[in-house]
This record gives sequence, structure tokens and C-alpha cells, in this order.
Amino acid sequence: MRISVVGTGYVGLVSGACFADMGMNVTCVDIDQAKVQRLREGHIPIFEPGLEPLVKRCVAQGQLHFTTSLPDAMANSNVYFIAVGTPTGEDGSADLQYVLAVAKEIGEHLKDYAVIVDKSTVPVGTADKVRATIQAELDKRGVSIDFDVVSNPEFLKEGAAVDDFMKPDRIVIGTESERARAIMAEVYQEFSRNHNKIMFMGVRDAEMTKYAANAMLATKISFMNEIANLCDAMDVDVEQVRHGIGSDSRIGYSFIYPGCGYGGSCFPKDVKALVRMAHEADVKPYVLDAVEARNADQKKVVAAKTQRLLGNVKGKRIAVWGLAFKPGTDDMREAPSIPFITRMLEAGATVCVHDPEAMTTSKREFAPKWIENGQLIYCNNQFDAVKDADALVLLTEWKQYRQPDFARLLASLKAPVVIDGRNVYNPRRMKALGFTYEGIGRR
Ligand SMILES: NC(=O)c1ccc[n+]([C@@H]2O[C@H](COP(=O)([O-])OP(=O)(O)OC[C@H]3O[C@@H](n4cnc5c(N)ncnc54)[C@H](O)[C@@H]3O)[C@@H](O)[C@H]2O)c1
Ligand SMILES: O=c1ccn([C@@H]2O[C@H](COP(=O)(O)OP(=O)(O)O[C@H]3O[C@H](CO)[C@@H](O)[C@H](O)[C@H]3O)[C@@H](O)[C@H]2O)c(=O)[nH]1
Repeated sequence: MRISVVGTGYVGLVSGACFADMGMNVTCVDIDQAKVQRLREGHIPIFEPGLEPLVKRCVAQGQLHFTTSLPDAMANSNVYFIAVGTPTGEDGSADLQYVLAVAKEIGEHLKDYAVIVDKSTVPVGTADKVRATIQAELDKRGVSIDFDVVSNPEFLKEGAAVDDFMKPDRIVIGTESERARAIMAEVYQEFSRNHNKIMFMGVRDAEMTKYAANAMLATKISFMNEIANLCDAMDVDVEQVRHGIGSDSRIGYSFIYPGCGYGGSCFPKDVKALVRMAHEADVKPYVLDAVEARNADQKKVVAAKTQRLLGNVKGKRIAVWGLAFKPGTDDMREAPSIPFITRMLEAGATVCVHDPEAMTTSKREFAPKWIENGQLIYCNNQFDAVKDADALVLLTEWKQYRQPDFARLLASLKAPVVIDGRNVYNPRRMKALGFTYEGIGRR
């Protein structure tokens, strides 16, 4: 089977490589010429565990190709996945300009029947817009070609993207066409061997399923963050509460870790887009508004704790472990580290940062003046960052930060203050070791 994946980012590259690994002949398309050139030279533009050997293997076997030319890719396949970005637009809705630009180009070059698959996260009704955009181009050309537009939202998580794609919980396919259904079943048959994971549904149902899944997960996190703040105020340990409620199978343990707020390229933008959809549908989004408001506020909690413990931070040295929005990625989109570090820099602190993978990507997020004036210092070693610092702030729970040499940490810090934005350390143990420790809702 020959397929094309348009947009070679986190989703497009992972999907393309995983399809290729299952024996399909895959062409990944991107308008970013430098990215395509680098991929052809064997450089993987993102950090994602297991992705580099997978891409290299598929390229070596002749299963995976990279191009900037969509028409070339289309000439070799009849299933086109659209996996371009859908960032937040000015009014909070998903900006569909990249999706519709691809649809237009498909319409300009379509020759035979094809299935166009929306893999990008797109609002309810987008498949109709993609169909209309393609049809308008066919009409301009004066040709009549049959095609189907299918919704196939992606549920992979960064940091575990390859595993998630290879072993999905479910494969949601929205289509009303029997012909497209048969082709999509063939595309995904190898990912569904263990038991049938494919869920066919209506196109609009599939589009909403993606938003509902992300909004539900974001709601769990915001709910738990609110409980953690209550625990802080009421002398309760949220870890005990987390265990206490997670053991109820109706609640479960996943996505109830409180912390410094959810980030990433999906939850913040998708909750906003769903709020926008609700307004357009004249439904009041009470719950979603609260989820967003809690998250915006949660991203300020660690800064407030730091300022409370250190007093005026002007002239203080603050070490930060973790920049990426979560472990296992170099992605900085909406990372809680950005507002925290910016606030500390603006308040006059010197901030010494370390991250195992996001040092390069994070540099784009801060004004160059902070590095030039020496207030923002990048450290290649996590212990260089804490040397003579007035506090250590943990913002991303990378494995290498979980069990550090505490004696070395204590000796390195100027003041033994640890603010744990991810609740990875044990408060009692930290206190016994001589640290002033503060987590999120840890009493
Ligand atoms: N990142 C995730 O974990 C994740 C998971 C599930 C779903 N999604 C959704 O998938 C979509 C893509 O997300 P991403 O994180 O992979 O984005 P990304 O920004 O990493 O990649 C998008 C790519 O599309 C390319 N592109 C833009 N316009 C193009 C065009 N006209 N032709 C060819 N290429 C073009 C860009 O150059 C870029 O390389 C979004 O809708 C997102 O919400 C993301
Ligand atoms: O209990 C938790 C779990 C997560 N987070 C935070 O939530 C954010 C998102 O984490 P995660 O969901 O693991 O990563 P993403 O890669 O953003 O994946 C989400 O967004 C993707 C894009 O839509 C979906 O495909 C995935 O299913 C969905 O989990 C991160 O900042 C995490 O630190 C918490 O604060 N507490």
C-alpha cells in the first residue's frame, strides 16, 4: 500500500515512520525545505524516543521518503493524510489555514479517486470544509473525480509517540463512505491485530471525539490542581488524596497528578478551540472555561511559592531543572517553564537552567537580552545549574531529576530550598535531609 503524509512534524513524522515500518510505502511531505533536506540527510528534527532508529531503518529499506512536492507524493499514492498544524487563531478557534491550503493543493492535482484523511486535530465540520475546498478546485479545472474525506484523529502523546502509534488504545475513523472505510481498514489492519481497535463512526462524531478526549484529560488535571491548592491551604497532603481517589476504579490513577499546570501543543489549544465551538453553537462552556482558568492560574503557583520563600528575588540565583512541557520531549510549546522563568527574570533574578533535551528549543522562547545580560544561564549539567543557587525549582519530571544525589545537591545550593512543581520528592525525606521543601499541595 502506498500513502502520503502531508506535514512532517510530531504527528506526521511519527505516523509516516510507523506506517512505513508496517510495510507501507510512505512519502512524507513538508513545505519546510530545510526540514526535508535534513531528513533526507538522516537528521531527525525532533526528539522523540525510538523515532531516530525507526526513521533510519525505514529509509534504508526504501519504505520511507521525504519530499517538498505534494504533487509528486500524490502521483505515487491514493491515501493522503493531512497532519499539518492547527494552532490557536485570534479568536481561540483552531486556525485551519494550513489544512485548507493542503486541501486546495490536493484539489489542484487530484487525478484519480483518493481518500483524504484529516489527522490534524480539527473542529467539527472541518471535513466538510476540506471537501468543499477540494471540490472547488476540481470545478475550476472542469473535471469530475470521486474522492472521500475521512476524519482520523490522532491520540499519541509526545515522549511516547512511537509506542502510542504502534499500540493504540483505539483507532477512530469517521466516514460515511463504504469505499473509504474498506481502504482505512486496510491501512490500519496491522495496528489492530491483537484485537479490533478500529472504531468506525460518523465524520463529525470522530472530530468531536478528539476534542472531548483532550478536554476530559485537561479537566482531570485542572480538577486535581484545584484540589492540590485546597490541600495547600488546608494542611492536607494531596498525594494521600490522589492515592485515595485513584483507587476508585471509576476515577482511576491516570491524569490526576497535580503540578504546575498542563502545557504542550494540544491541551491548551484544544480546550480553547472547544470553548470557541461551544460559543458558536450557543452552548455555555462553564466546565471548559473553569478548566482553562485553573490552568492559567496554576502556571503562576510555583512563581508565587518561590517569591514567598525567597522574598524579593531581585539579585537571587534560581536553578531550574526541566524546561520541556513534559519529560521525553524537546517540545516547549506552552511549557509552564516559560511564564515561570520570564517572571523571575523580569523580577531581577538570575536563572540557571538545565534540561536533557530542550536546551536548544527553549532558547527561542526567551528574549535574547536575558542571555546577553547574563541573567539567563544555560548549564550543560544539572549540578552546574544548582551551584550557589538560592533555590532549586523542578518544573519537568525527567527521570534524571527524580533520584539526584541529595547530599551533592545540598552542598551545591547556597540555600537549601527546593520547590517541586511536579511532586516527585518526598517531603518528609527532604526535610530530614535538611531541605526547605515545598511541593504542590504537599502540606
Ligand atoms: N503533537 C502531538 O502530540 C499531537 C498529537 C495528536 C494530534 N496532534 C495534532 O496534529 C496536528 C499536527 O501537530 P504537530 O505537533 O505534528 O505539528 P508540527 O508543527 O510539529 O508539524 C506540522 C508540520 O506541517 C508542515 N506544514 C505546514 N503547512 C504545510 C503544507 N501546506 N504542506 C506540507 N507541510 C506543511 C509544517 O512545516 C510542519 O513541519 C495538529 O492539528 C495537532 O493538534 C498533535
Ligand atoms: O496527571 C497529569 C498528566 C499530565 N499533566 C500535564 O499535561 C500536559 C500534557 O501531557 P500529556 O497528555 O502526557 O502529553 P501530550 O503529548 O500533550 O498528549 C496529549 O495531547 C495529544 C495531542 O492532542 C493527545 O494526542 C494525547 O492523547 C494527549 O495525552 C503536560 O504538560 C503534563 O505535564 C499533568 O499535569 N498531570
